[in-house]
Amino acid sequence: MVHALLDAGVHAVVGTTGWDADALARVRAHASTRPDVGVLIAPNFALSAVLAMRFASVAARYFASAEVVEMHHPRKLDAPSGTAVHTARGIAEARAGAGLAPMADATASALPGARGADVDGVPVHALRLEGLVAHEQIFLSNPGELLTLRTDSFDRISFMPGVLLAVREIASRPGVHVGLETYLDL
Ligand SMILES: NC(=O)C1=CN([C@@H]2O[C@H](COP(=O)(O)OP(=O)(O)OC[C@H]3O[C@@H](n4cnc5c(N)ncnc54)[C@H](O)[C@@H]3O)[C@@H](O)[C@H]2O)C=CC1
Ligand SMILES: O=C(O)C1=N[C@H](C(=O)O)C[C@H](O)C1
Repeated sequence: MVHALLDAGVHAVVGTTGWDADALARVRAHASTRPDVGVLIAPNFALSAVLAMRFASVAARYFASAEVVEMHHPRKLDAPSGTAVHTARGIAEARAGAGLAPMADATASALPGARGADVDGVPVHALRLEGLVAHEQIFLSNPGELLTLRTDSFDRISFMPGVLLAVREIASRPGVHVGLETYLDL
């Protein structure tokens, strides 16, 4: 779909999650044929989530351990959430940039899934609970201290300001951008 929109010269604001690195690379390659067209792939349009991800990537370099827990409604098809994957990648990038060693974890035996999914070395855990909408907690710790960042979308109305920002701005932002934070002056 994004390839067809690019071919037609139509800017695309994408909120669907589940993008793997290959699919993203294919869109980037295809977009190079239409440098005048904008594509924004945003795993979360809620300001609280975008800021939580940003805060986590700023904080990550100062902490020995980091794990992400996302919590969603049980009708969600993909796990972990796109937001959690993007959060974990941001943390992993910050850790790599700071030259941090892999996180300590002495687990020697575990039931499958007990330590979550490994996203670039950051464990990500997915909960599916009736009554929830979209929620995430990011845990960052050192010996003797813990920073917890939490974002809650209690209603899907939380996504609308970000969607509106994206559709209003996209025509002036050619190229492929991942994450609404690329549109904010953070
Ligand atoms: N960027 C953001 O802020 C938000 C992103 N989403 C994402 O939007 C997508 C659709 O979610 P909903 O609106 O709850 O779906 P929905 O239950 O309203 O489904 C809409 C259609 O999309 C299909 N679909 C749902 N998840 C999909 C996936 N991962 N890959 C391919 N097809 C999928 C469904 O089968 C259905 O035909 C999901 O990827 C979800 O994570 C949802 C809410 C906010
Ligand atoms: O499926 C959802 O509901 C949501 N999906 C997105 C994701 O996978 O991160 C964004 C938000 O969490 C709601």
